[in-house]
Amino acid sequence: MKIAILPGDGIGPEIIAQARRVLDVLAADGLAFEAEEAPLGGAGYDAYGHPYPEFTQKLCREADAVLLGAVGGPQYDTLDRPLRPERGLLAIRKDLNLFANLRPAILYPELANASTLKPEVVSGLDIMIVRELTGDIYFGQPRGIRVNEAGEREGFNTMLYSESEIRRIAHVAFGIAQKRNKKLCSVDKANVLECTEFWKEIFIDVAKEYPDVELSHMYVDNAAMQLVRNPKQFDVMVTGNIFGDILSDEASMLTGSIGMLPSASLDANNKGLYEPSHGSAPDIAGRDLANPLATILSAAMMLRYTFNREAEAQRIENAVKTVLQQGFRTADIYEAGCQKVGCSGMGDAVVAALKA
Ligand SMILES: NC(=O)c1ccc[n+]([C@@H]2O[C@H](COP(=O)([O-])OP(=O)(O)OC[C@H]3O[C@@H](n4cnc5c(N)ncnc54)[C@H](O)[C@@H]3O)[C@@H](O)[C@H]2O)c1
Ligand SMILES: CC(C)[C@H](C(=O)O)[C@@H](O)C(=O)O
Ligand SMILES: [Mg+2]
Repeated sequence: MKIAILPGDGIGPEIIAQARRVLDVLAADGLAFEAEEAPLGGAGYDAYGHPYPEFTQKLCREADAVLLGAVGGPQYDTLDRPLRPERGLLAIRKDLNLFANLRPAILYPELANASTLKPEVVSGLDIMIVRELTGDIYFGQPRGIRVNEAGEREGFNTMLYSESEIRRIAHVAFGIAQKRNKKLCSVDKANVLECTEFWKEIFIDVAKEYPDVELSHMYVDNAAMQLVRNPKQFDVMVTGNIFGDILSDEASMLTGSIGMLPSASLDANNKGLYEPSHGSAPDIAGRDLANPLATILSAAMMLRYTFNREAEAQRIENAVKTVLQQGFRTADIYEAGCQKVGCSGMGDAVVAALKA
């Protein structure tokens, strides 16, 4: 098992350090893996002048899985667009063909009060958001900022999905729904955008191969509303790149904090990049405040999806459950009566729970 570890920027190195400690405990108990670090994003720009340096690219292409912290920071926001950290992240997703992004929004019962929604609305929540990750308006050409015929500047992007791109993410989503409660909701804006009208058409066609899965369709504006009105109506949601970006951040608050939401980005052979769904949180970076659980849970997803190590994945997830039961909370999920810990303190607690 070869793992490329990309700490990235902001809180990235802090949260990755805790995930590494967790993997080290498993290694001491016999899990054999090789891990090597490389810079991505702003760290890549600082070290090699590029957000996805060749060194990093080579390491990640050779690895079976990639564990990533987060990228980005205000100091990089004025760089030329191709040199910005976010471009490094998009580049690695495209380079490794990681088209299927799984973002599970699960509420741990202990965090029912950490959510800004009423406990009865979110208790028992378990949604899988499947986000297409290498197409859509994120990658469609043409794109840019230009001067139009009237001499005015304008910005433009292209929302685009090919049939094969839609079919392959549809098969992933139906496959996941089959293993869960067999309910798949495809989110689109087919009432306005041809691109997603086409998406819907292809989903209806692929559904014929999965007669046991109940496929429904919802417009994205309604889906955003339904996610806070009655999120438990959803089992698996599938959508394109941009809608999935937005809806998964929204769903993260159902789980108490964006610091709780892990993710897997998979290619067709289950090679994967695993990262928390949140960003580099520059506002709290370097202060031992970040919640490392989304990253630790991403490492669990890595063991499950790429390495087929279900037992070890569950061991990590159970350790996270234990520390929440024990009352350990980082600031983002803190409530009165609990024990406030920092990023490394949360790592200590998870390591202790793993060893117990
Ligand atoms: N996958 C990624 O690497 C990724 C994802 C999103 C944003 N970004 C980048 O991150 C930078 C900041 O973006 P943003 O502020 O919009 O989003 P963000 O997710 O970094 O932060 C949003 C808010 O959530 C908080 N937060 C995020 N993660 C947390 C954690 N683990 N524990 C506690 N609190 C946490 C932050 O402090 C902030 O208040 C930007 O440069 C953006 O492009 C990167
Ligand atoms: C940083 C950015 C490029 C990225 C995205 O939009 O995909 C992030 O928001 C995410 O959700 O992983
Ligand atoms: Mg996002």
